[in-house]
Amino acid sequence: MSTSTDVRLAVLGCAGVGKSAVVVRFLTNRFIWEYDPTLEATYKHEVVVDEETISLEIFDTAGQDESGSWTAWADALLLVYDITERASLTHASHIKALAARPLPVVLLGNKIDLEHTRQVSFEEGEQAAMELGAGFFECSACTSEGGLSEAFLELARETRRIRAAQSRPRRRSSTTHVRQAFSKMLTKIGS
Ligand SMILES: Nc1nc2c(ncn2[C@@H]2O[C@H](COP(=O)(O)OP(=O)(O)OP(=O)(O)O)[C@@H](O)[C@H]2O)c(=O)[nH]1
Repeated sequence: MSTSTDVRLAVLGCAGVGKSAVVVRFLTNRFIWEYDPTLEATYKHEVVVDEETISLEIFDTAGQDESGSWTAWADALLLVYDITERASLTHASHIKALAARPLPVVLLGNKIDLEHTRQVSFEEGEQAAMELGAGFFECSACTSEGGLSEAFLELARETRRIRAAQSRPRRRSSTTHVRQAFSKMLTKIGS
């Protein structure tokens, strides 16, 4: 198993969509019906992705952060909306626009246990994610159905992939090779 990587993950979305519930379910596999309206909180958690240990730092935001201040901190964004509140999907898309630089993003539709009051279909969520260039999952923090953990793991995996691509040495262009071959030839002729 290779060395650990740190990934900072910000969990965003409007108030009441279940950000804290999603984070707590991921960290402890539990669901608690009532949380204090979130004061911002940060958690650490280790996961193993493709045989590499990744140390996640998870920032559960207060749901009112319109400033985009988390962009300087975060490596990846988990945008949560509530499938029973159409406006929360619009809000999630709006948050993405606040990011000052490109970051891996996953859109997560929560509360699928409330199917009878669903306002946003799976297909609409998927379409919104495509427009955002984001991964997409639905879940219930309450019943643990759906791709809750996968959403976190996908962000860890994608961040690791981007880092690996950035640290890979760039290949020299073929023009550089040709130029070097010519200059070698000229040096030989000249000597
Ligand atoms: N039925 C159902 N209720 C949920 C689910 N997830 C969260 N809730 C409820 O939704 C409410 C809001 O959940 P929170 O986790 O506090 O939401 P939040 O997005 O962190 O809210 P803020 O802290 O105000 O930003 C609570 O009453 C939760 O019990 C879910 O998957 N299903």
